[in-house]
Amino acid sequence: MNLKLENVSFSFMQTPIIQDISLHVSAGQFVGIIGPNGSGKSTLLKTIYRVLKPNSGSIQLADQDIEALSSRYVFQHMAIVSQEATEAFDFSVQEMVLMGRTPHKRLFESDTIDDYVIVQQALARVNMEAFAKRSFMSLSGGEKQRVLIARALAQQAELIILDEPTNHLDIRYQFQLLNLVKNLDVSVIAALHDLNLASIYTDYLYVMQSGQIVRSGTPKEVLTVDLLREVFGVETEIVIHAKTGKPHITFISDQVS
Ligand SMILES: Nc1ncnc2c1ncn2[C@@H]1O[C@H](COP(=O)(O)OP(=O)(O)OP(=O)(O)O)[C@@H](O)[C@H]1O
Repeated sequence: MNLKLENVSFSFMQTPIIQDISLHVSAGQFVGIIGPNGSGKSTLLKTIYRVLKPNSGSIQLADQDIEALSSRYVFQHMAIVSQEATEAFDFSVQEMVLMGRTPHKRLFESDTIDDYVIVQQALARVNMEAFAKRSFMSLSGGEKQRVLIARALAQQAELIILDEPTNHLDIRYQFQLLNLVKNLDVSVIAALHDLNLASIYTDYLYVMQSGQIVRSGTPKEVLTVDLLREVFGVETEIVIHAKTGKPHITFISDQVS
């Protein structure tokens, strides 16, 4: 499912937070958003999943203006994985994942056996089956993140929005999660902090700085020593990895002698 943003800007109390953002995610593509803290990545994603309304510009989902679409339609097609968006009420893990089925149901329609099977399969794919009856609030950060992925899987959406999805995950689950999402053959837009993971998993990258997109391209085109110095203020050595064929970044700390 394709997603297209044209000249999207959002300001908070006259202060521009993101400005003139244009980007495109085509069907099946994994697009990454990278940039320093506070550069506007989450704000950009929130305009896409309609928590924030842009002041100007347009957002199209499957070639239709997203503002004109019903929430039900949007969430049948778009799933969000963001720890910020977790509910304030305490639900069981199973209930959290069942929420992924809501956009596919009519008002007051009860859960079917099929829904429970889909939920169980989604929990199994993130190794969280044994936690089905546990309270979501009692889980560790990484376990919560995996449940949120299971919810997105149960939603069976064609576009998945990931806001720092590997936050809280140990290295094994970082790879597991990104492999899982990559192999779903859906469109993905993800804000990522780990630049080596972004390099391995994304097809295309947008780099944000101070609320604007300052560079875009394939990981090979974007992840250069000069760009990482300019945007992140870090020194690096970058080689094309023999096995992955992708840029591999080594960070050089000037604090280490
Ligand atoms: N409601 C708000 N009121 C005021 N400023 C805000 C608000 N929401 C976001 N901002 C500011 O907008 C800027 C962009 O924030 P955002 O969370 O989008 O950045 P980010 O790139 O996702 O950062 P991080 O990598 O730290 O998660 C920040 O300077 C933030 O303080």
